[in-house]
Amino acid sequence: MTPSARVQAAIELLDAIIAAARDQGAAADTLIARYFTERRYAGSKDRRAVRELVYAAIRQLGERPRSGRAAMLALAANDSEIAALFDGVGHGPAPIGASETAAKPGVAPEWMLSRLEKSDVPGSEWPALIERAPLDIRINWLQPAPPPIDGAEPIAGLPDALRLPSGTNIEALDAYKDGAIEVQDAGSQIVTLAARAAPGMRIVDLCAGAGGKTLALAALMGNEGVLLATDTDRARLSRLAPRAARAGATIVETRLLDPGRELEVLGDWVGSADCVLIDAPCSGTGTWRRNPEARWRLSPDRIERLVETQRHVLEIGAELVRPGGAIVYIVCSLLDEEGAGQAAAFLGRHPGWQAASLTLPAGRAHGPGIRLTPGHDSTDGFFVARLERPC
Ligand SMILES: C[S@@+](CC[C@H](N)C(=O)[O-])C[C@H]1O[C@@H](n2cnc3c(N)ncnc32)[C@H](O)[C@@H]1O
Repeated sequence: MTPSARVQAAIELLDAIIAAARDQGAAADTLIARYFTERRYAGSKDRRAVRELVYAAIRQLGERPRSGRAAMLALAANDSEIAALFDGVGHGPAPIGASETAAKPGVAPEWMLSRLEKSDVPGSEWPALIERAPLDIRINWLQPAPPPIDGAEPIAGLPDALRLPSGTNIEALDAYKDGAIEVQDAGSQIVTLAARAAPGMRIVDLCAGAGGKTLALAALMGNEGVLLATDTDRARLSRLAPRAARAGATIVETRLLDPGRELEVLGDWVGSADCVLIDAPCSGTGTWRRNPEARWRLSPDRIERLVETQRHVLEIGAELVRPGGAIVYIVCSLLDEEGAGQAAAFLGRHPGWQAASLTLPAGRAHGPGIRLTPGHDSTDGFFVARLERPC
C-alpha cells in the first residue's frame, strides 16, 4: 500500500468505527481485524501503519466525529506529512477542499466533562485519561515461575505485577502460553486485593466476564476454597473455563445467569458467601486509554441504564453475603453516580452495613471507598468499596 492508500484505508475504517459506536456495534479492534481479513494484500507493515493512524485519530477526538475523513483531517491539521498525503493520487484520499472542516479535538463530549468535574476529576487529570496505557502483567503463582522477561519493571506495592515495554508481543511468550503470566492492568490487580481473598474462602465473582479478576482471586486463594464465577453474557463466560485451565485455577465453577432472574440459580449461595466481588458493568470512563472509542458510545441515557444495573447487581450481592461477609464493589469508572454515589446509596438502603477502611498500594480515599486514576496512579481509573454486612 502507498502511504496515501494507508490514509484512505484509515478513513474507511474510521467510518465503520463511527457507525459501530453510534449503533452499539462491534469494537474498533474487531472491525480492524475484519477489515484486514478481507484485504489479504495488505502486509504487516501496512496493517500496523493503518492501525496507528486509526488510533491516533480516535485518541484525539472526544466527541464522535461526523465522518472518518473529518477525523483524519483533525490528525492532518497537526501533521503536515499526513496532510500532504491527501493528494487524490491512486487509492489516496481526495485533496483537502478549501471549505472542508476537521473534527474538533478534545478529551470527551462536553456533557461528560462536566460530569467528570462534578465527580472531582479536575481538568489537570483529563489528558492522562486518553494517554497510551502501559502493558501490565500479573505473575500467576498457580503455575511454575516464569523466566525473566526483557525490559520488565516492577510495580510499586504489587509484588506479583510487572510493567512491560509497550509493543512486547506477549502472546508469543512461552510464559503466556503456559499460563504463568496474565495480562492485567495494575489497577485491576489492586482493586481485587480489597476482596482479601485467602485459601479456604467461599467467594462469588458475580460479574466475572471472561474472568480477569476470577483468575487473580483463584491465585490469591492458592486454589483452596470455592470460587463461583457468574455472568449474564454467555460468550464472555464461555471464555473463562479455558483461561482457568491454562492458568491452573482448579477451584473455579462457572454459572450463566438469566438477567432479572439471577437468584434462581444461586439458591445454594444465599447468605453464605464470605465475599461477593461485583465488578459491575459501567461506562468505562477509567479505561479510555485502552478503549478510546468508548467515549463515542456513551450518552446520558446509557449511563442512567448502567446505574440501574449496578444498583440491581448490588442487591443480588447483598442476598449472597453471609453475616460478617462483604461485597467488594468495583467500577472502572470515575463518575460518582457509578462509584462513590452508588456505594453510598447502597449503604443508605442497608442499615447496619458499613464501608470498611481500605489500605491498598495505590489510590486516594473517595467517598466510602478508594479511587485510582490514570493521572495520579498510572493505572486505569477505578472506584472500589468494601461493604461489610453486620454479623
Ligand atoms: C466490567 S465487566 C466484568 C469484567 C471482569 N470482571 C474482568 O475482570 O475481566 C462487567 C460484566 O458484568 C456482566 N453483567 C451485566 N449484567 C449482569 C448481571 N445482571 N449479573 C451478572 N453479570 C452481569 C457483563 O456481562 C460483563 O461481563
